[in-house]
Amino acid sequence: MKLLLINIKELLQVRETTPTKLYGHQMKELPTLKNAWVFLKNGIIESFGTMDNIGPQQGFKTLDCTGKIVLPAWCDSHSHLVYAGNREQEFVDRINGLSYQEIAEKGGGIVNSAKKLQETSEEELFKQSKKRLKEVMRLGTGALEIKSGYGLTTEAELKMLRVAKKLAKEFPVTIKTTFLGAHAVPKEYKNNKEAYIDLICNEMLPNVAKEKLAHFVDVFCEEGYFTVHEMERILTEAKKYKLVPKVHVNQFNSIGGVAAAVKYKALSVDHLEVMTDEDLEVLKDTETMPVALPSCSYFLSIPYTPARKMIDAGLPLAIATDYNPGSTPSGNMNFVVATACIKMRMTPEEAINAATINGAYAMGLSRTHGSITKGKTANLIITKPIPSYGYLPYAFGSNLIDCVILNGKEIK
Ligand SMILES: N=CN[C@@H](CCC(=O)O)C(=O)O
Ligand SMILES: [Zn+2]
Repeated sequence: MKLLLINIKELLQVRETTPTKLYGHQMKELPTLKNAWVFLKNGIIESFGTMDNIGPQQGFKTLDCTGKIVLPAWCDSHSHLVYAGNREQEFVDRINGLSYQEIAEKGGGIVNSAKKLQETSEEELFKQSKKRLKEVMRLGTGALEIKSGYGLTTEAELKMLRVAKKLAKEFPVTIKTTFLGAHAVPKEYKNNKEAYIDLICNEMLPNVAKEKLAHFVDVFCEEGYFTVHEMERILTEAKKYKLVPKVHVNQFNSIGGVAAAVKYKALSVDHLEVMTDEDLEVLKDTETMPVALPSCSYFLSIPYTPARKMIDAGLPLAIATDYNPGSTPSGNMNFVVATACIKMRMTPEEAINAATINGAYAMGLSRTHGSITKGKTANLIITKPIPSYGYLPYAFGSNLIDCVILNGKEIK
């Protein structure tokens, strides 16, 4: 299968060799080629260049991209896309004055989603999740991380991860899975959290590993959820199964989770709406990618991750959706990029780097995704005719995508 895109107004994120991650001032640079072509073969980026040095164009399908911009498909490194039902009632409760934490204390929140998921068959869960996946593919997502964490029983956690694995098999999106048994304490264990952590360590983790259902392990390290000490216990146990940490920290409070995650060589620390100077400092010169989730801040009206301060301090940053029924019922990476620019004062170059190369890093996909580089997976977004790439975050409410190519094929 061969496909040639010609007359591309501007080809973004063109890298001869690909950096694994971009940090600090490097994030300001977005290399591009104007009036370009790119040739895709067997699902891989075969070659690219400018129209003044294009070779023979016969024998394969050609797409004319006059006026259009082409960029790597989005790399969404944090999602909870597999879930059952919705929580629109809690959304209304928040409008009427309850906080996210108050709703959780009243038995809503994550445990509410867990109840729905436990009552939903694997088949039905797959059906609901598939619909969301198709939507985000059409919105330009080419690589996606999916977490468990709405099961909270061994059976239901495994069910979620099996659904995510099935999605990976049946769709051309690259999917990485994360075991998040420590997302909340189930009602039955309210007065015996340790017993739930025992269940995670002694039953859930061995079964997840046995069925090879996850690449990563996650813990919601937050007041009212799991302490730093509890997170450390789970990460220590997960290490035995070679599960790399990617953790929820500093959403509402800074309780030392960032330093602990760095100590455990986490691939990413996600949320970071509340960051102390010490949290920022401890991330410097490490292999841990900070990940901001701007649509979560938008939806919950909580602070945005201090991206400007972090990038100016020389840190890398990725941005992701956090697609889930409670804090972010949206998997739209275009909105994430726009919100990063509008609310977090990231430049379009920084936001695009954060949603491609750095997003790929936060999923362990640097070698295959996130840039226009020979030999990488042919996952591309072709925009509608637009004046410049800055127009993408600027016209934040418009769908500016004309076509999405995944594994070298146009998706419908
Ligand atoms: N904060 C923890 N977990 C999810 C939300 C969970 C929910 O409210 O259902 C998040 O990343 O925002
Ligand atoms: Zn999350």
